[in-house]
Amino acid sequence: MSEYNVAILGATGAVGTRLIQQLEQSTIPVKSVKFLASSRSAGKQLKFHNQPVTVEEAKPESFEGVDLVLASAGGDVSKRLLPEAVKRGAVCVDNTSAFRMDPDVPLVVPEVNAEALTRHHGIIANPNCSTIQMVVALEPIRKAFGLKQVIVSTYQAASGAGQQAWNEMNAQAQEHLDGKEMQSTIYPVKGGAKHYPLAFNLLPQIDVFEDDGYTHEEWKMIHETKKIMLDDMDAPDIKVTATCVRVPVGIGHGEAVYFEVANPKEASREKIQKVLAKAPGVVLQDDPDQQLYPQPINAEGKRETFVGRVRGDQENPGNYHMWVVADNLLKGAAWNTVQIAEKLVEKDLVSVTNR
Ligand SMILES: NC(=O)C1=CN([C@@H]2O[C@H](COP(=O)(O)OP(=O)(O)OC[C@H]3O[C@@H](n4cnc5c(N)ncnc54)[C@H](OP(=O)(O)O)[C@@H]3O)[C@@H](O)[C@H]2O)C=CC1
Ligand SMILES: N[C@@H](CC(=O)OP(=O)(O)O)C(=O)O
Repeated sequence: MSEYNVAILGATGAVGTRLIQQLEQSTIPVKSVKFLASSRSAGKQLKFHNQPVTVEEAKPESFEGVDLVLASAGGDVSKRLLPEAVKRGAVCVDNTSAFRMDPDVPLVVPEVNAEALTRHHGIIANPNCSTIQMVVALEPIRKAFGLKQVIVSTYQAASGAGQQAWNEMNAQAQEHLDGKEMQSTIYPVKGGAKHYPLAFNLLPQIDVFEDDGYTHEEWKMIHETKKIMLDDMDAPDIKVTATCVRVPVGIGHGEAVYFEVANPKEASREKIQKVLAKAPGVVLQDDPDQQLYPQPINAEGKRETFVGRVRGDQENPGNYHMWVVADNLLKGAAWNTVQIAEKLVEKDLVSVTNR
Protein backbone atom coordinates (compact mmCIF):
# COMPACT_ATOMS: atom_id res chain seq x y z
CA MET A 1 0.00 0.00 0.00
CA SER A 2 1.24 3.53 -0.83
CA GLU A 3 2.33 5.89 1.91
CA TYR A 4 1.93 9.65 1.55
CA ASN A 5 3.98 12.75 2.27
CA VAL A 6 1.42 15.12 3.79
CA ALA A 7 1.63 18.89 4.32
CA ILE A 8 -0.74 20.83 6.58
CA LEU A 9 -0.98 24.46 5.52
CA GLY A 10 -2.19 26.67 8.41
CA ALA A 11 -1.09 24.05 10.95
CA THR A 12 -1.05 26.48 13.89
CA GLY A 13 -4.67 27.69 13.52
CA ALA A 14 -7.96 26.67 15.15
CA VAL A 15 -8.66 24.34 12.22
CA GLY A 16 -5.00 23.42 11.55
CA THR A 17 -4.40 22.03 15.04
CA ARG A 18 -7.49 19.86 14.56
CA LEU A 19 -6.29 18.78 11.11
CA ILE A 20 -3.18 17.41 12.81
CA GLN A 21 -5.27 15.52 15.35
CA GLN A 22 -7.72 14.16 12.72
CA LEU A 23 -4.81 13.08 10.50
CA GLU A 24 -3.25 11.24 13.45
CA GLN A 25 -6.55 9.40 13.95
CA SER A 26 -7.20 8.75 10.24
CA THR A 27 -6.72 5.66 8.07
CA ILE A 28 -4.30 7.57 5.79
CA PRO A 29 -0.86 5.89 5.67
CA VAL A 30 1.46 8.82 6.40
CA LYS A 31 5.12 8.60 5.34
CA SER A 32 6.05 12.13 6.48
CA VAL A 33 4.38 15.33 7.63
CA LYS A 34 5.23 18.97 7.07
CA PHE A 35 3.58 21.72 9.11
CA LEU A 36 3.34 25.07 7.30
CA ALA A 37 2.15 28.48 8.53
CA SER A 38 3.17 32.15 8.22
CA SER A 39 6.66 33.48 9.00
CA ARG A 40 5.27 34.41 12.48
CA SER A 41 5.15 30.73 13.43
CA ALA A 42 8.28 29.48 11.66
CA GLY A 43 10.42 27.55 14.17
CA LYS A 44 7.53 26.78 16.52
CA GLN A 45 7.34 23.13 17.61
CA LEU A 46 4.17 21.07 17.21
CA LYS A 47 3.73 17.33 17.57
CA PHE A 48 2.61 14.50 15.31
CA HIS A 49 2.09 11.16 17.05
CA ASN A 50 4.03 12.67 19.96
CA GLN A 51 7.10 13.40 17.82
CA PRO A 52 8.20 17.05 17.51
CA VAL A 53 7.66 18.73 14.12
CA THR A 54 9.04 22.22 13.44
CA VAL A 55 6.66 24.63 11.72
CA GLU A 56 8.02 26.08 8.47
CA GLU A 57 7.06 29.24 6.62
CA ALA A 58 4.84 28.27 3.67
CA LYS A 59 6.46 28.97 0.29
CA PRO A 60 5.96 27.47 -3.19
CA GLU A 61 9.08 25.28 -2.71
CA SER A 62 7.59 23.86 0.51
CA PHE A 63 5.48 21.54 -1.66
CA GLU A 64 8.38 19.76 -3.39
CA GLY A 65 7.90 16.03 -2.79
CA VAL A 66 4.51 16.48 -1.09
CA ASP A 67 1.68 14.14 -2.20
CA LEU A 68 -1.24 15.52 -0.23
CA VAL A 69 -1.92 19.04 1.11
CA LEU A 70 -4.56 19.80 3.73
CA ALA A 71 -4.99 23.58 3.54
CA SER A 72 -6.55 25.93 6.07
CA ALA A 73 -4.61 29.20 6.08
CA GLY A 74 -7.18 31.57 4.55
CA GLY A 75 -8.47 32.03 1.01
CA ASP A 76 -5.70 34.34 -0.18
CA VAL A 77 -2.99 31.91 0.91
CA SER A 78 -4.79 29.03 -0.83
CA LYS A 79 -5.16 31.05 -4.04
CA ARG A 80 -1.45 31.86 -4.02
CA LEU A 81 0.02 28.53 -2.90
CA LEU A 82 -2.27 25.66 -3.93
CA PRO A 83 -1.67 26.08 -7.69
CA GLU A 84 2.07 25.91 -6.82
CA ALA A 85 1.48 22.68 -4.89
CA VAL A 86 -0.52 21.16 -7.78
CA LYS A 87 2.23 22.20 -10.21
CA ARG A 88 4.61 20.12 -8.08
CA GLY A 89 2.30 17.09 -8.23
CA ALA A 90 0.41 17.39 -4.93
CA VAL A 91 -3.34 16.89 -4.49
CA CYS A 92 -4.86 19.57 -2.25
CA VAL A 93 -7.95 19.47 -0.05
CA ASP A 94 -8.75 23.11 0.65
CA ASN A 95 -10.78 24.18 3.65
CA THR A 96 -11.10 27.81 2.54
CA SER A 97 -13.67 29.40 0.23
CA ALA A 98 -11.04 30.17 -2.46
CA PHE A 99 -12.03 27.56 -5.06
CA ARG A 100 -15.43 26.31 -3.89
CA MET A 101 -17.52 27.67 -6.75
CA ASP A 102 -14.95 26.90 -9.47
CA PRO A 103 -16.73 24.50 -11.86
CA ASP A 104 -13.52 22.45 -12.18
CA VAL A 105 -13.23 21.96 -8.41
CA PRO A 106 -15.36 19.32 -6.69
CA LEU A 107 -17.05 20.63 -3.52
CA VAL A 108 -17.41 17.55 -1.38
CA VAL A 109 -19.19 16.27 1.70
CA PRO A 110 -18.40 12.53 1.61
CA GLU A 111 -21.81 11.46 2.96
CA VAL A 112 -23.47 13.35 0.09
CA ASN A 113 -21.34 13.46 -3.08
CA ALA A 114 -18.10 11.46 -2.67
CA GLU A 115 -18.42 10.43 -6.33
CA ALA A 116 -17.53 14.01 -7.38
CA LEU A 117 -13.95 13.32 -6.21
CA THR A 118 -13.21 11.35 -9.38
CA ARG A 119 -13.47 14.63 -11.32
CA HIS A 120 -10.71 16.50 -9.46
CA HIS A 121 -7.86 18.31 -11.23
CA GLY A 122 -5.63 18.62 -8.17
CA ILE A 123 -7.82 20.72 -5.85
CA ILE A 124 -10.87 19.55 -3.91
CA ALA A 125 -12.80 22.11 -1.86
CA ASN A 126 -14.19 21.56 1.59
CA PRO A 127 -17.49 23.45 1.91
CA ASN A 128 -18.46 26.13 4.40
CA CYS A 129 -18.95 24.75 7.92
CA SER A 130 -22.65 25.67 8.20
CA THR A 131 -23.35 24.21 4.77
CA ILE A 132 -21.68 20.88 5.57
CA GLN A 133 -23.77 19.99 8.61
CA MET A 134 -26.98 21.11 6.91
CA VAL A 135 -26.47 18.95 3.81
CA VAL A 136 -25.49 15.91 5.90
CA ALA A 137 -28.95 16.15 7.51
CA LEU A 138 -30.88 17.14 4.38
CA GLU A 139 -29.45 14.64 1.87
CA PRO A 140 -31.13 11.52 3.35
CA ILE A 141 -34.43 13.45 3.44
CA ARG A 142 -33.96 14.56 -0.19
CA LYS A 143 -33.24 10.97 -1.23
CA ALA A 144 -36.33 9.60 0.53
CA PHE A 145 -38.94 12.32 -0.06
CA GLY A 146 -37.46 14.89 -2.47
CA LEU A 147 -36.80 18.47 -1.40
CA LYS A 148 -38.42 21.65 -2.73
CA GLN A 149 -37.15 24.37 -0.44
CA VAL A 150 -35.00 25.07 2.60
CA ILE A 151 -35.05 28.05 4.96
CA VAL A 152 -32.23 27.97 7.51
CA SER A 153 -31.34 30.20 10.46
CA THR A 154 -27.90 29.56 11.91
CA TYR A 155 -26.49 30.00 15.42
CA GLN A 156 -22.74 29.99 14.68
CA ALA A 157 -20.03 29.55 17.28
CA ALA A 158 -17.27 32.08 18.00
CA SER A 159 -14.51 29.66 16.94
CA GLY A 160 -15.77 29.78 13.32
CA ALA A 161 -14.06 33.15 13.03
CA GLY A 162 -10.62 31.76 13.96
CA GLN A 163 -8.51 31.36 17.09
CA GLN A 164 -7.87 35.07 17.69
CA ALA A 165 -11.56 35.93 17.44
CA TRP A 166 -12.51 33.07 19.74
CA ASN A 167 -9.94 34.32 22.31
CA GLU A 168 -11.43 37.80 22.02
CA MET A 169 -14.92 36.54 22.88
CA ASN A 170 -13.57 34.75 25.97
CA ALA A 171 -11.74 37.92 27.05
CA GLN A 172 -14.90 39.99 26.51
CA ALA A 173 -16.88 37.64 28.76
CA GLN A 174 -14.32 38.11 31.55
CA GLU A 175 -14.25 41.90 31.01
CA HIS A 176 -18.04 42.05 31.25
CA LEU A 177 -18.13 39.92 34.41
CA ASP A 178 -15.41 42.15 35.93
CA GLY A 179 -17.56 45.23 35.20
CA LYS A 180 -15.14 46.51 32.56
CA GLU A 181 -15.88 47.74 29.04
CA MET A 182 -15.63 44.94 26.48
CA GLN A 183 -12.84 45.42 23.91
CA SER A 184 -13.91 44.60 20.35
CA THR A 185 -11.40 44.47 17.53
CA ILE A 186 -12.51 41.48 15.41
CA TYR A 187 -16.24 40.59 15.30
CA PRO A 188 -18.25 40.64 13.16
CA VAL A 189 -15.53 40.69 10.46
CA LYS A 190 -11.76 40.92 10.93
CA GLY A 191 -10.51 44.12 9.30
CA GLY A 192 -14.06 45.47 8.93
CA ALA A 193 -15.10 49.10 9.50
CA LYS A 194 -16.95 48.50 12.79
CA HIS A 195 -16.54 46.03 15.63
CA TYR A 196 -19.02 44.87 18.25
CA PRO A 197 -18.76 42.61 21.27
CA LEU A 198 -19.90 39.02 20.82
CA ALA A 199 -19.97 38.04 24.50
CA PHE A 200 -23.49 38.41 25.94
CA ASN A 201 -24.62 39.47 22.46
CA LEU A 202 -25.83 38.16 19.06
CA LEU A 203 -24.45 39.42 15.75
CA PRO A 204 -26.61 38.97 12.64
CA GLN A 205 -23.58 39.40 10.40
CA ILE A 206 -21.07 36.70 9.43
CA ASP A 207 -18.68 37.72 6.65
CA VAL A 208 -19.20 40.86 4.56
CA PHE A 209 -22.47 42.20 3.12
CA GLU A 210 -23.43 41.67 -0.53
CA ASP A 211 -25.27 44.39 -2.48
CA ASP A 212 -28.63 42.64 -2.01
CA GLY A 213 -28.46 42.78 1.81
CA TYR A 214 -27.42 39.14 2.30
CA THR A 215 -24.10 38.42 3.99
CA HIS A 216 -21.47 36.42 2.13
CA GLU A 217 -21.91 33.56 4.66
CA GLU A 218 -25.60 33.41 3.69
CA TRP A 219 -24.64 33.53 0.00
CA LYS A 220 -22.23 30.62 0.54
CA MET A 221 -24.89 28.51 2.27
CA ILE A 222 -27.33 29.07 -0.61
CA HIS A 223 -24.96 28.42 -3.51
CA GLU A 224 -22.75 25.74 -1.96
CA THR A 225 -25.83 23.72 -0.92
CA LYS A 226 -27.02 23.65 -4.53
CA LYS A 227 -23.58 22.74 -5.87
CA ILE A 228 -23.21 19.83 -3.44
CA MET A 229 -26.75 18.43 -3.50
CA LEU A 230 -27.55 18.91 -7.18
CA ASP A 231 -24.07 18.04 -8.43
CA ASP A 232 -24.05 15.43 -11.16
CA MET A 233 -27.79 14.77 -10.91
CA ASP A 234 -30.90 15.61 -12.87
CA ALA A 235 -32.59 16.61 -9.61
CA PRO A 236 -34.98 19.58 -9.73
CA ASP A 237 -33.67 22.81 -8.25
CA ILE A 238 -34.00 23.35 -4.52
CA LYS A 239 -34.89 26.84 -3.28
CA VAL A 240 -32.56 27.79 -0.43
CA THR A 241 -32.36 30.86 1.76
CA ALA A 242 -30.41 31.58 4.96
CA THR A 243 -29.99 33.96 7.88
CA CYS A 244 -26.62 33.54 9.61
CA VAL A 245 -26.09 34.71 13.18
CA ARG A 246 -22.95 34.60 15.36
CA VAL A 247 -23.70 33.51 18.93
CA PRO A 248 -21.48 33.53 22.05
CA VAL A 249 -20.81 29.78 22.06
CA GLY A 250 -17.21 28.52 21.81
CA ILE A 251 -17.61 25.46 19.59
CA GLY A 252 -20.62 23.98 17.77
CA HIS A 253 -22.87 25.58 15.18
CA GLY A 254 -26.66 25.17 15.62
CA GLU A 255 -29.18 25.47 12.78
CA ALA A 256 -32.97 25.73 12.72
CA VAL A 257 -33.79 24.17 9.34
CA TYR A 258 -37.28 24.53 7.79
CA PHE A 259 -37.82 22.42 4.69
CA GLU A 260 -40.53 21.41 2.25
CA VAL A 261 -40.45 17.90 0.82
CA ALA A 262 -41.37 17.24 -2.80
CA ASN A 263 -43.52 14.17 -2.06
CA PRO A 264 -45.59 15.15 0.99
CA LYS A 265 -47.81 12.04 0.82
CA GLU A 266 -44.73 9.84 1.34
CA ALA A 267 -43.39 11.79 4.33
CA SER A 268 -44.30 12.04 7.99
CA ARG A 269 -42.44 13.12 11.14
CA GLU A 270 -41.87 9.45 12.10
CA LYS A 271 -40.64 8.50 8.61
CA ILE A 272 -38.20 11.44 8.55
CA GLN A 273 -36.91 10.43 12.00
CA LYS A 274 -36.43 6.84 10.76
CA VAL A 275 -34.50 7.98 7.68
CA LEU A 276 -32.29 10.25 9.80
CA ALA A 277 -31.63 7.50 12.37
CA LYS A 278 -30.05 5.38 9.60
CA ALA A 279 -28.30 8.18 7.69
CA PRO A 280 -24.48 8.15 7.39
CA GLY A 281 -22.78 10.62 9.70
CA VAL A 282 -26.04 11.53 11.48
CA VAL A 283 -26.96 10.89 15.11
CA LEU A 284 -30.68 11.35 15.81
CA GLN A 285 -31.25 12.86 19.26
CA ASP A 286 -34.98 13.44 19.24
CA ASP A 287 -37.09 12.59 22.27
CA PRO A 288 -39.13 15.46 23.68
CA ASP A 289 -40.39 13.24 26.54
CA GLN A 290 -36.78 12.88 27.71
CA GLN A 291 -35.86 16.49 26.75
CA LEU A 292 -33.36 14.96 24.34
CA TYR A 293 -32.12 17.27 21.58
CA PRO A 294 -28.72 18.24 20.14
CA GLN A 295 -26.64 20.82 21.99
CA PRO A 296 -23.29 22.36 20.95
CA ILE A 297 -21.72 21.48 24.30
CA ASN A 298 -22.33 17.77 23.58
CA ALA A 299 -21.26 17.92 19.92
CA GLU A 300 -17.81 19.34 20.74
CA GLY A 301 -15.04 16.91 19.77
CA LYS A 302 -17.42 14.67 17.78
CA ARG A 303 -17.31 13.93 14.05
CA GLU A 304 -21.07 13.35 13.62
CA THR A 305 -23.92 15.73 12.84
CA PHE A 306 -26.65 15.67 15.50
CA VAL A 307 -30.31 16.14 14.56
CA GLY A 308 -33.41 16.59 16.71
CA ARG A 309 -36.68 18.55 17.19
CA VAL A 310 -38.08 17.03 13.96
CA ARG A 311 -41.70 18.16 13.60
CA GLY A 312 -44.25 18.93 10.92
CA ASP A 313 -45.22 22.54 10.38
CA GLN A 314 -48.66 23.14 11.92
CA GLU A 315 -49.90 25.35 9.08
CA ASN A 316 -48.19 23.95 5.98
CA PRO A 317 -48.53 20.24 5.17
CA GLY A 318 -45.35 18.79 3.65
CA ASN A 319 -43.19 21.31 5.53
CA TYR A 320 -41.01 20.30 8.48
CA HIS A 321 -38.60 21.75 11.01
CA MET A 322 -35.45 20.25 12.50
CA TRP A 323 -32.53 21.36 14.69
CA VAL A 324 -29.03 20.44 13.50
CA VAL A 325 -25.78 20.74 15.50
CA ALA A 326 -22.16 19.80 14.71
CA ASP A 327 -18.64 20.66 15.82
CA ASN A 328 -17.82 23.42 13.31
CA LEU A 329 -14.07 22.81 13.63
CA LEU A 330 -14.40 19.04 13.04
CA LYS A 331 -17.29 18.10 10.72
CA GLY A 332 -17.43 21.73 9.60
CA ALA A 333 -13.71 21.82 8.81
CA ALA A 334 -10.89 19.46 9.90
CA TRP A 335 -12.78 16.15 9.92
CA ASN A 336 -14.57 16.76 6.62
CA THR A 337 -11.18 17.68 5.08
CA VAL A 338 -9.45 14.54 6.39
CA GLN A 339 -12.51 12.45 5.51
CA ILE A 340 -12.17 13.69 1.89
CA ALA A 341 -8.48 12.79 1.99
CA GLU A 342 -9.33 9.30 3.29
CA LYS A 343 -11.75 8.84 0.37
CA LEU A 344 -9.07 10.02 -2.09
CA VAL A 345 -6.69 7.41 -0.67
CA GLU A 346 -9.38 4.69 -0.73
CA LYS A 347 -10.22 5.48 -4.37
CA ASP A 348 -6.55 5.79 -5.35
CA LEU A 349 -7.07 9.42 -6.41
CA VAL A 350 -3.99 10.99 -4.78
CA SER A 351 -2.44 11.92 -8.09
CA VAL A 352 -2.85 14.82 -10.47
CA THR A 353 -3.36 12.99 -13.75
CA ASN A 354 -6.03 15.33 -15.19
CA ARG A 355 -4.37 18.69 -14.44
N1 LIG B 1 -14.96 24.70 6.37
C1 LIG B 1 -15.22 25.84 6.95
O1 LIG B 1 -16.21 26.43 6.87
C2 LIG B 1 -14.23 26.47 7.77
C3 LIG B 1 -13.20 27.05 7.10
N2 LIG B 1 -12.31 27.76 7.76
C4 LIG B 1 -11.29 28.37 6.96
O2 LIG B 1 -10.02 27.88 7.38
C5 LIG B 1 -9.05 28.91 7.37
C6 LIG B 1 -8.36 29.00 8.70
O3 LIG B 1 -9.30 29.14 9.72
P1 LIG B 1 -8.89 29.11 11.25
O4 LIG B 1 -8.03 27.93 11.55
O5 LIG B 1 -10.17 29.25 11.97
O6 LIG B 1 -8.04 30.44 11.38
P2 LIG B 1 -6.89 30.82 12.41
O7 LIG B 1 -6.82 32.28 12.36
O8 LIG B 1 -7.10 30.16 13.72
O9 LIG B 1 -5.56 30.18 11.71
C7 LIG B 1 -5.03 30.67 10.52
C8 LIG B 1 -3.87 29.80 10.07
O10 LIG B 1 -3.38 30.28 8.80
C9 LIG B 1 -1.99 30.59 8.92
N3 LIG B 1 -1.62 31.71 8.06
C10 LIG B 1 -2.07 32.97 8.12
N4 LIG B 1 -1.47 33.74 7.18
C11 LIG B 1 -0.62 32.93 6.52
C12 LIG B 1 0.30 33.12 5.45
N5 LIG B 1 0.45 34.31 4.87
N6 LIG B 1 1.02 32.06 5.02
C13 LIG B 1 0.87 30.85 5.59
N7 LIG B 1 0.02 30.61 6.61
C14 LIG B 1 -0.71 31.63 7.07
C15 LIG B 1 -1.81 30.94 10.36
O11 LIG B 1 -0.44 30.85 10.70
P3 LIG B 1 0.22 31.76 11.87
O12 LIG B 1 -0.07 31.04 13.15
O13 LIG B 1 1.65 31.76 11.50
O14 LIG B 1 -0.43 33.11 11.80
C16 LIG B 1 -2.68 29.87 11.01
O15 LIG B 1 -1.99 28.63 11.00
C17 LIG B 1 -9.83 30.15 6.93
O16 LIG B 1 -9.69 30.29 5.54
C18 LIG B 1 -11.26 29.86 7.19
O17 LIG B 1 -12.07 30.52 6.27
C19 LIG B 1 -12.39 27.89 9.09
C20 LIG B 1 -13.40 27.33 9.83
C21 LIG B 1 -14.41 26.54 9.20
N1 LIG C 1 -17.67 31.43 8.20
C1 LIG C 1 -17.55 30.35 9.15
C2 LIG C 1 -16.16 29.78 9.10
C3 LIG C 1 -15.46 30.00 7.81
O1 LIG C 1 -14.33 30.36 7.81
O2 LIG C 1 -16.17 29.79 6.72
P1 LIG C 1 -15.61 29.88 5.22
O3 LIG C 1 -14.54 28.88 5.12
O4 LIG C 1 -16.80 29.55 4.40
O5 LIG C 1 -15.12 31.27 5.00
C4 LIG C 1 -17.83 30.92 10.51
O6 LIG C 1 -17.44 32.05 10.67
O7 LIG C 1 -18.39 30.25 11.35
